Amino acid sequence: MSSDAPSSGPDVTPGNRVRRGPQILGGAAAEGPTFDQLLLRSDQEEPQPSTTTDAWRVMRIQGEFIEGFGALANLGPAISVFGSARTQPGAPEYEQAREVGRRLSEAGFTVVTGGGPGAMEAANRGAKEGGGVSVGLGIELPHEQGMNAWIDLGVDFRYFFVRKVMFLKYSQGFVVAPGGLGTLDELFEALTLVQTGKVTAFPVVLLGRDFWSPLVDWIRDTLVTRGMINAVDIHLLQVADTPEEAVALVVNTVAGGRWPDREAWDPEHHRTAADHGMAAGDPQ
Ligand SMILES: C/C(=C\CNc1ncnc2c1ncn2[C@@H]1O[C@H](COP(=O)(O)O)[C@@H](O)[C@H]1O)CO
Repeated sequence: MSSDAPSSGPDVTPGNRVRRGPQILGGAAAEGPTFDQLLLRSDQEEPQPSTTTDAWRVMRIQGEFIEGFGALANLGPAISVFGSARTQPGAPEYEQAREVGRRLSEAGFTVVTGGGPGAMEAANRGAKEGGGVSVGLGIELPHEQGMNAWIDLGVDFRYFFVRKVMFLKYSQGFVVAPGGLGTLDELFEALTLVQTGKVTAFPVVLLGRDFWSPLVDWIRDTLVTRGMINAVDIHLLQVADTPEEAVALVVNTVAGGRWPDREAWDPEHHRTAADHGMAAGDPQ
C-alpha cells in the first residue's frame, strides 16, 4: 500500500475513514494503525515508500493545525476538564465531573474535554445540562469508541500533540478529575508550560483531595526537597475537595487574570500578546 492511510478494513482512505475538522458526535471505531503510530514507528525497521515519509506527514500535521484553529477560533471563554476514560456513570467521580461541567457552563464557560467516555462524557453531559456549550477534542485511537453523546462541537485529531496544543490554546484553565496516564500526561504538560512561562495566569485545579494528595505530597516531599523543582512551583497546583470548590478556584483565577465575565469576552482581542505576557512585536 503506497499511501499513509492506516491499512485494513474496507475503506481506508484518510478522507473517508478518519474524521477531521469540525464534527457533530462520533463515528466508527478505528481499524489498523493510527496516524500517531505510523508517525512514531521506526522507518529503520520497516522502510516506507516516499509518500509515507515524515516530510509528507508534516503537511498533514500542518493541515490538522489549520483545521483545529479554524474550528475553535471563536470558542470564547472555555475550561478544559480532564479525567479517566474509565470512570463509570453513577460512580462518585463521574457525578463530580458532571457537576463540574454543569457549574462551569452556568458560570458562562464552554466546557472542553477529550470527547471520550468516563469523566470526559460526564463533564460534557454536565455542560449540556447547565445550558452551556460542550466541546470534544477527540483523538484517533486503535480501539476508539467514538465521541460521547453530549457534544455540540466535536473535532477529531490524528495526532496527540496537535490536540494538546488545542486544549491549551483555546481554554483558560484546566480542571483535572481522577485519571490514569492520559490524565497525568495532560496535567504535567500544562504544569510544565506554566512553570516555564509558556502560558501565564493558567489555573490548574485538581478535583478530589483523596485521589491527588499522594501525588501532591510526593511533589512537595521529593521533588522540592531534592531540588528538582522550586518550592514556589507547588503553587502551580490547586486542590479542591468538591466540584463547587474546583469551579470557584478556576473561575476566580481566570477572572482575576483575564476574563471578568463572558460578556467582556472580545474575539478581536482573544489571546493577545499582552495575555501571554509578551510585548507587542515579540515573536508569536
Ligand atoms: C480507554 C477507552 C476509551 C479511550 N477513549 C478516549 N477518547 C478520548 N480521549 C481519551 C481517551 N482515552 C484517553 N483520552 C485522553 O486522556 C485522558 C484520559 O486518559 P486516562 O488514561 O483514562 O486517564 C482524557 O482526559 C483524554 O483527553 C475506553 O474505556
